[in-house]
Amino acid sequence: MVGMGGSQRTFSANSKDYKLLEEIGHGASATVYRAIFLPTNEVIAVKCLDLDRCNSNLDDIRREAQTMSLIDHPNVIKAFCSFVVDRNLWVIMPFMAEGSCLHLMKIAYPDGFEEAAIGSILKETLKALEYLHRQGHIHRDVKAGNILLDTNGVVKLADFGVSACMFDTGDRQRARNTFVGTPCWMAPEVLQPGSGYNSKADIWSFGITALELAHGHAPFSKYPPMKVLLMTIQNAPPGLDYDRDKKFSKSFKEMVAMCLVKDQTKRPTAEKLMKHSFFKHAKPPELSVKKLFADLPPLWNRVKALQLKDAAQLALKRMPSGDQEALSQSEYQRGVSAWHFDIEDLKAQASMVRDDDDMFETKYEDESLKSDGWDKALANGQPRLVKHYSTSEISQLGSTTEALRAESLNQKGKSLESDIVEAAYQDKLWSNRNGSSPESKASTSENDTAQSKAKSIKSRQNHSGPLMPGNAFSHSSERGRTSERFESEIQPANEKVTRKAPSFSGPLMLPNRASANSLSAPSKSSGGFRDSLDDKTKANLVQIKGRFSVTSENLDLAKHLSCFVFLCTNFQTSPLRKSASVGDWILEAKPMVQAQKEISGGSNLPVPQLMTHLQNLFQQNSMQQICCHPV
Ligand SMILES: Nc1ncnc2c1ncn2[C@@H]1O[C@H](COP(=O)(O)OP(=O)(O)OP(=O)(O)O)[C@@H](O)[C@H]1O
Repeated sequence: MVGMGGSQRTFSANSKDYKLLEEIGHGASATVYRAIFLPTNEVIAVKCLDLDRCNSNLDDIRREAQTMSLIDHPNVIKAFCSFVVDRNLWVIMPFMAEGSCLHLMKIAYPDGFEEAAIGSILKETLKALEYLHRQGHIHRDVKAGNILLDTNGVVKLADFGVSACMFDTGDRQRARNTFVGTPCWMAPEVLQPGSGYNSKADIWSFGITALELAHGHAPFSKYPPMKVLLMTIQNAPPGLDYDRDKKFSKSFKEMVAMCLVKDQTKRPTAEKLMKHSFFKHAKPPELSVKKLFADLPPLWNRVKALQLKDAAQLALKRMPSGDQEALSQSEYQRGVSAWHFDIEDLKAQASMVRDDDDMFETKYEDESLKSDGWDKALANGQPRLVKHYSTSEISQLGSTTEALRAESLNQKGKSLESDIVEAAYQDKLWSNRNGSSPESKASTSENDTAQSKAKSIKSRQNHSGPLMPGNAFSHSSERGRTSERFESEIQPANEKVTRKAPSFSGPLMLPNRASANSLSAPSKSSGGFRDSLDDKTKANLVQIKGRFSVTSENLDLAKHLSCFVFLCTNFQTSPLRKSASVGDWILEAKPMVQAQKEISGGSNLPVPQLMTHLQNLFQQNSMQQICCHPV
């Protein structure tokens, strides 16, 4: 038996001592189980990280385990111990019975929590950050999915240490030139080559998390990762809107605005932020957080319900086209009104422009079917980002953009271009919709993609042992059984269960030395995304990481980036008239020099450098395809 980090509890590093029960979570490279530590009958959580899909070697992991052992704070999840079981790292940690805030929102609060609960959750999270920063650590992945809750309302920040070590070299200094994170939550400076970042990057992510808790999703979460990166660099920082977010206090809005300042030097430290009035008035979590899950079924049943819901949605996407057509008609109306289109205006425009339905597969999809569009592209063996639009939407854009987009869509393997053109295309659509911003529309999205069942863990164990200071790798045993998984009757999900906007919240690795290796890693499933890949795409599949995948067809695409980033930016910055055709776009397109200046937007980075960096980013990570949101 071994303990860790001064904990009173002791746990063994022998997998035979653990009985894995239900799956309670699924991340980019890990599956988390509720489990029992058999010698004491204690319920714990076991995070099983797939080492084949991580970039660190065992030395790095061991070093990181050492760091983790020194962490001791009531608001930071601590690993009791960790050890290798075959090609998996098992991390033994406390079971947080209510799961993550993300889970909770997905199952019962799709539009976010009320302010009192948010205040408590954020305050506890900020305590964790204050502690970590004081210790010289940067968390680097602050988000609702990493804020865990237990039945008493206790809030803990998870994923420190293990995730960091798994995705970088374990060397903190070097790690500062790399970043693991999730696009929507990543600070602008993290995306800038050579600018360096520090703990203030966590403060930005903290601000994004505040918005996530307030709305049920992070800003920009409906967009593909590449677009999120560009938006983070170019756009004004997101925030709570004084009109749309009337229900929230001025103090909350101010606090968020303080975090989401692009200039990292102007962001407060965690310590300073804690003094903000918003946190002074925050209620104890046992009062405001505990009641959030009062009427909900047990965590594992919620997870199962979400998985079933996602599977059902996947089945819906595969229904006969006639049925889909009928559905589309009604959803069309819904989608349009939800997005505040002027439908008559669009129809009028559509009637004046050649209908290119065939060319563009312009079947309208509502929010819930958009993911179908993405999947369909993959199912056709075309690993790229594709979305279908209504006839009106297509027509509205005019022939030149259509041609550009069509070329992009029809050139097999040109996924990067498709992404960028798609980004530009979406921007154009957004811009044409009553002038409202993409971000404000993001909140109307209700989309969910399929969630896969947990992948099984290999039972072969030829390389196992504890990863703790002073412990030798010695244990080799069969993995705990999962016989009790899903045994319990699945209770109907809470009535409030609704679909939620997709969140492209998989980790994104910016250049690090190991990421190139990951391209040759064996293909692994980590989400329902794989279900939507046909054989052809699977054959090209190099790697799936969370919601992102890499296929061999993507690998030589970065060279095309510059011109499409230019196009994208040019589209984004071109003035639009309400009924603009693409002819207008072209006429109004800005000269390249001007557009290039604009490309760097809020960033002070010279355009060529930004281009190069983004190219590197894509070369390192290859194309990141949209996949499923983890349950
Ligand atoms: N100790 C725990 N107790 C209860 N649930 C947990 C625990 N640890 C993780 N989970 C659940 O499992 C999910 C996945 O955990 P993991 O740490 O791999 O996720 P993640 O950080 O979202 O993944 P990634 O950032 O790699 O996509 C969490 O979002 C949470 O819902």
